[in-house]
Amino acid sequence: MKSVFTRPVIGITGPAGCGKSTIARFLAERLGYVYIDVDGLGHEALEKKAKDIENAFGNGVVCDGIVDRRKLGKIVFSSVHELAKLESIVHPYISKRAIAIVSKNNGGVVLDAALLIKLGLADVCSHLLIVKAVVPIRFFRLIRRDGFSLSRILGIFKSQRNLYSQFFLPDVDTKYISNNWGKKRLVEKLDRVIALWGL
Ligand SMILES: CC(C)(COP(=O)(O)OP(=O)(O)OC[C@H]1O[C@@H](n2cnc3c(N)ncnc32)[C@H](O)[C@@H]1O)[C@@H](O)C(=O)NCCC(=O)NCCS
Ligand SMILES: Nc1ncnc2c1ncn2[C@@H]1O[C@H](COP(=O)(O)OP(=O)(O)OP(=O)(O)O)[C@@H](O)[C@H]1O
Repeated sequence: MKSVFTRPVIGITGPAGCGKSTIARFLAERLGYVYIDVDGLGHEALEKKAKDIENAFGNGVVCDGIVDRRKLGKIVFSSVHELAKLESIVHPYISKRAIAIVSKNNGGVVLDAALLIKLGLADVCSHLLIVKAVVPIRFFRLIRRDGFSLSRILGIFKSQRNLYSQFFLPDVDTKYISNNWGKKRLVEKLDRVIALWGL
């Protein structure tokens, strides 16, 4: 589907720790676009759907109406079945909210989402940047950023194994970028992508 918005909608996707948020924030600032943190919309969904989550996962993960993300993460990142259960509760909310923000701005946005394709958000993009970085680098970035345990990180990596299976969108101007080096080199690459896109 061709993007229906007047201004560009840039999607940034890739696995955990590859640098999506760093890249999406940079592009939004460089281009004067609105940055949309889809993980953040997921956290918002947990607040809105706390009751459904308590019903589905028991009251051990919800305290005073607040979902304990660490506890819930421990459950869902070690079981595909539990993750699918959580996604069926929160994904409709996340997709709807993201599309509402894109529509309100009539494009001119950068969507930052590991699950961009699974959430159906690639369909509203005019431009897509798929970010890659090797596993050890992603691993150390996540330890440094979040202090996650080894098993938590491996669980997240496992949950993201099929992020782009059978993915092809002919109307979306798609580019790939590897982010294995420092930030200076990253910025040079991103400026080249902006020029290639003509933005
Ligand atoms: C499991 C939850 C509670 C863990 O919260 P927590 O704050 O500890 O982690 P955070 O949200 O920062 O995510 C950690 C990493 O896991 C990735 N991740 C989050 N959800 C998923 C998922 N469903 N599948 C694969 N990876 C995921 C994130 O992109 C990030 O790299 C939370 O991630 C969640 O509610 N996920 C389901 C909603 C979702 O699919 N969000 C992703 C939108 S792109
Ligand atoms: N080129 C780079 N050089 C050095 N550090 C980097 C580089 N790119 C990203 N980082 C750092 O790595 C960490 C992870 O980056 P970022 O949060 O952008 O990844 P992400 O793909 O959005 O991760 P997640 O999906 O888990 O949210 C951050 O602390 C960020 O500052």
